[in-house]
Amino acid sequence: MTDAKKQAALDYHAHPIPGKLSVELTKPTASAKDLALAYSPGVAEPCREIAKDVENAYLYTGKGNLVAVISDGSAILGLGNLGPLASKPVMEGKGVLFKRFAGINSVDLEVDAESPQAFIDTVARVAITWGGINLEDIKAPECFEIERALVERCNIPVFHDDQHGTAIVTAAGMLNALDIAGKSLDEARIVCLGAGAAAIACMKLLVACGAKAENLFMLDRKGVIHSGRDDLNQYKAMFATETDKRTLDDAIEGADVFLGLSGPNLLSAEQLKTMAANPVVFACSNPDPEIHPDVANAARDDVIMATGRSDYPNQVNNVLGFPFIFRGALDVRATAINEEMKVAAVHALKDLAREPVPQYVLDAYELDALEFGRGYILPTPLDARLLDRVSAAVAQAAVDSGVARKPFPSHYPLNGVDEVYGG
Ligand SMILES: NC(=O)C1=CN([C@@H]2O[C@H](COP(=O)(O)OP(=O)(O)OC[C@H]3O[C@@H](n4cnc5c(N)ncnc54)[C@H](OP(=O)(O)O)[C@@H]3O)[C@@H](O)[C@H]2O)C=CC1
Ligand SMILES: CC(=O)C(=O)O
Ligand SMILES: [Mg+2]
Repeated sequence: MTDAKKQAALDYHAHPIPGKLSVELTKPTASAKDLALAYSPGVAEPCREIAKDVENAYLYTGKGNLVAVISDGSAILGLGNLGPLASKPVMEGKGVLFKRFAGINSVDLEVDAESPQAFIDTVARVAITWGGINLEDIKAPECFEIERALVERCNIPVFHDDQHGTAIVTAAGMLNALDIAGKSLDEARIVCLGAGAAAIACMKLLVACGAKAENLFMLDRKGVIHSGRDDLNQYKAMFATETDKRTLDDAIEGADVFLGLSGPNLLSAEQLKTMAANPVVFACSNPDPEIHPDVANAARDDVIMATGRSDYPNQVNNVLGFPFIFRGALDVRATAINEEMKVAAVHALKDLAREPVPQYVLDAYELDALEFGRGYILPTPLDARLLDRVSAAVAQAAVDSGVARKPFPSHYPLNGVDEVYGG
């Protein structure tokens, strides 16, 4: 970013008031009568009802439309471990996206925990107050155990966005990009740079969608993850291949796909030039991708290029997933976000990209035209149809797979966030 853009970003966060979120009132408070309902003595009535039956919390409090966005700051975007407080702008940012795109209220919690167990205990002890938990920017391998333990201890959806949100959006974009390239997932040779939270989940979901394990090469800081290595944790070991390839140079030659979930500027133009025809490059590291789109497009005119950024075409970013996935899960009061719901979200996203783009989206991106193809493999986050399509697909999958505690919502389809409470 230029210095001017960096200053603009700081000004945006600082003015006119610090931060990006505020709490609003939903009930009248103008009179003494109002206060007697909102607070003492009236507030005692819903307390008594909830004490009789915990389900009444959904009726009398904001629990059912409230998601906690929780981090320890150990893997903030691609910036690394900057600690919990430095993660707050990202967590407030996720809250902005929850509210703007899916009408979901959120609280952000930045936890200063000395161990994964301390983090788990802290979150588990307060979890009853929310409708769902979105774990964010927690590094691998700790994130896997943290999510597993919290899923087990909480009876609300617990979802590590960097794993599953990213994987859902990546899989949808990948199916479309490969289709446009005239290739198929089950034949594509895929190189994934990064072997952390996002990378492991993306590769698992790509395999579930049809990618062949023998066609995958995953790399961490030490190079290709192969069966001769004795320094692999159990999550990386799942992707160890029998190969004599050791470096990114070795793996990338002839590959159909580069998926970057690692850090900035790690794929060179020279390496991109050695990939197969019509290469698909998802350089998803934020804020700076593994290869800048200008560099990639200058190196190859046949590249199908995507990044996690909002300011270039083909944004592969979990913003296309988590608001709508939680919307669907909350609206059927799902106890979990399971594989069926994730796959339903993949297909809803993939299919929506093939439909004509509304004029308001073109206006928002200052474009005359946008249609399914190399420069448009996924809907944009500003496409209001995501709210209906993805949430409905997720809610239906929750009902069909038996994790919903309520039927498919009678107030769907949702035409906007003002309809999320029905009526
Ligand atoms: N576009 C999107 O929607 C999303 C993008 N991301 C991006 O993915 C990246 C990783 O995030 P996350 O998985 O949460 O973080 P983790 O800390 O869990 O994982 C980071 C991984 O990147 C690897 N890595 C870092 N630097 C290098 C390098 N120089 N060469 C090779 N591998 C490297 C690490 O290797 P090692 O294991 O050896 O330490 C590790 O496997 C970030 O840049 C983040 O912004 C994440 C989520 C969503
Ligand atoms: C987008 C996101 O969640 C990340 O880069 O970590
Ligand atoms: Mg993240």
